[in-house]
Amino acid sequence: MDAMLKLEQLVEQLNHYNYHYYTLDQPLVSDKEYDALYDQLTALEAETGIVLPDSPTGRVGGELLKGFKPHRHLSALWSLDKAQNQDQLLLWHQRVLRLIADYNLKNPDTPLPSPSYVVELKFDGLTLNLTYTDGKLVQAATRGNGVTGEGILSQVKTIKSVPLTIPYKEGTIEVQGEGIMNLSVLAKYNETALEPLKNARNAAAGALRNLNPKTTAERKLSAFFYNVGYSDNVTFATHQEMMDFLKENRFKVNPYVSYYDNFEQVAEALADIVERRTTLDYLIDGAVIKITDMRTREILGYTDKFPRWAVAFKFEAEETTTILQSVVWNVGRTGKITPLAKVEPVELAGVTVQNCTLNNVGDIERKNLKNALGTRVFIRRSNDVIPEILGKVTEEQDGEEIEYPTTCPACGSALEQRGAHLFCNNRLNCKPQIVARITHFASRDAMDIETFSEKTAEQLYLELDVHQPADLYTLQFEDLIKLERFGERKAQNLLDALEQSKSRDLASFLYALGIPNTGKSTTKALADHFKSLEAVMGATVEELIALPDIGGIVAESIVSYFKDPILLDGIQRMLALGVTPVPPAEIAPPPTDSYFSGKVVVLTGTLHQLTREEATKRLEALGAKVTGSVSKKTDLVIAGEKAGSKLAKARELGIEVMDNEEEWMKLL
Ligand SMILES: NC(=O)c1ccc[n+]([C@@H]2O[C@H](COP(=O)([O-])OP(=O)(O)OC[C@H]3O[C@@H](n4cnc5c(N)ncnc54)[C@H](O)[C@@H]3O)[C@@H](O)[C@H]2O)c1
Ligand SMILES: [Zn+2]
Repeated sequence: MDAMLKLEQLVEQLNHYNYHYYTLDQPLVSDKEYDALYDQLTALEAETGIVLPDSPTGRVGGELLKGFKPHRHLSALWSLDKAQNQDQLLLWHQRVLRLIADYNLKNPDTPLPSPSYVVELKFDGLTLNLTYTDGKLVQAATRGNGVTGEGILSQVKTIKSVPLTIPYKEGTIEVQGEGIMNLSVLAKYNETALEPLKNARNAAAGALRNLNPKTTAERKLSAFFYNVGYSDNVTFATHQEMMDFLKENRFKVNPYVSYYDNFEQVAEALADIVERRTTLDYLIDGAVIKITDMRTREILGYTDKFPRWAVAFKFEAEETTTILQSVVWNVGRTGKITPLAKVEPVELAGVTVQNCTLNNVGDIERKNLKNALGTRVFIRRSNDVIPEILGKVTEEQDGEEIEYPTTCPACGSALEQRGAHLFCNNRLNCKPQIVARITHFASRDAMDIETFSEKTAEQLYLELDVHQPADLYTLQFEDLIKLERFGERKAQNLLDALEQSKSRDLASFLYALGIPNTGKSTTKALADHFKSLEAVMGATVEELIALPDIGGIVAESIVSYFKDPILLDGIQRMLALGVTPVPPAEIAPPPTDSYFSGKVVVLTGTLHQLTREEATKRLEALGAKVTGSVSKKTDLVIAGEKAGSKLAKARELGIEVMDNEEEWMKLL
């Protein structure tokens, strides 16, 4: 295509996206898709040497919204130069070193120090610029187009951590930070919201740019501050001094700010942040690396868009858009019917996504997805679970309707809607339910019946009428050997494993029952507190909610589970067949003769023979305490491949390090 035409198209499209993102806080595409187009435009501009007058590459931010009083920033607010990978980061660094070298050559009497770096998180929210005069908060503004922003003082005042007065009273200063919505706050808000918010960034930005400060207040926003952009009277020699000033003046600063003299360490710090990203209660889309020395900053200066002394290292996107193609309904082990969305395959964080969760019918309604088949939706990956659909890209656009089933897709029984969920109540004859229930019963953390698989459960259900876990304990050798792929050996092994499982500990037995809303930690708490199956079965809702970590829903689930005649009958039969869950006190304490017993251990880097979770489990079984961060209390750091700052810290503190996987595995 004609390059000029392509340039015009890209500029028009990006400006359209910018308007929706910055001005309306309703993005039409994910950042990932936006960034890809933006990169195309920058490349084409470099190739042709043409930059159209309205190109977004030459400007910061977006149009101001009418209704807010404009605020002219005392010094401009900038965008950030970006690096998408280590190579681009190195290019940035080389440029910095070259600029410093050039300066030092011309000014041999006043050379710049060799650079040191600060690494901060790049919060994904709305830029805030606060103006304080003589210690009083007099204005708060958005970044706007960098020169002028929108005055949002009343909105910002609803953020409880923003100080209304500060000890520093010498004239005017402007302090910059990011207004954010914590992810836990967003989740809580969405639990009851009529219109759930799709994303914490837009939720924060939309709330701060809402003309009604009451709406802002309802969103319970927070903020982190990271810069003094302007001051009449105070100057800083380094970033550290500036951060101290912010802290002394009671601004909320993020605990993760780290300083390095050497650029290799920066790369390690970045790896560490990537690892930590999913544990944070707020969105970050990268990290920011800045030169700490203020005089160097001044001399390196700015392009028309960003400072030369800082760069944003962008992480892999966790959000993108795709087309919702169809919905299939699966039956789970409690009879719950869950919708699974099939989407047009799309790359997200290095994997091809084809399936997304939709949770339940209530969720489909609340996210306004009932008429979304065939339309474009936002999807988000969190941790390692399958991605979630957040909502339609444009609410106006309707597609085909998602039809809810009225009968069970597996057994044809009529479904019952309880709350937001659909259930199949055919507990004794609905195959996927039974297979899943029995597989769960036999699984490792439950009754731990060796060699048992989903396939076994299916075979036993179809051919030997195993409809409930209790039926497992009536199996006979003669019946088992008739099954396909079951020799004498396998049949005997299964019977032996079943026999052994009869004396599993109480917590595992309770977990094996698969009580709805009740996971491993809850069943352990139940076993520890009540100490016998009879006591757990007789517990009342009041007694249950008195335990820490057990809420109303969980308590109700437990009580109604033990009231269900079918399930109760199953338990009684198991007991009659010799199953005797062992109370916690009778179980031996972890061994104390292992190398790891009693030690505080940190795992870092990539392990090869075990996942980190497995390694943690094994270490804990040997009496070690596994923690997440290295401190003076740490006894031992086990480092896998590409271990980063934790390893560095361990070495610095002189903590024992084991980095040979073969060797420490022998001690497990
Ligand atoms: N989806 C869309 O339609 C769409 C449209 C426009 C822009 N965008 C996204 O926005 C990005 C462009 O962003 P931009 O120019 O607004 O911001 P930027 O990525 O250039 O970053 C600058 C901003 O980072 C923030 N920040 C957070 N933590 C910081 C820290 N520790 N130090 C300094 N600054 C910090 C500040 O608010 C600052 O204004 C694009 O890469 C794209 O992902 C998306
Ligand atoms: Zn069914």
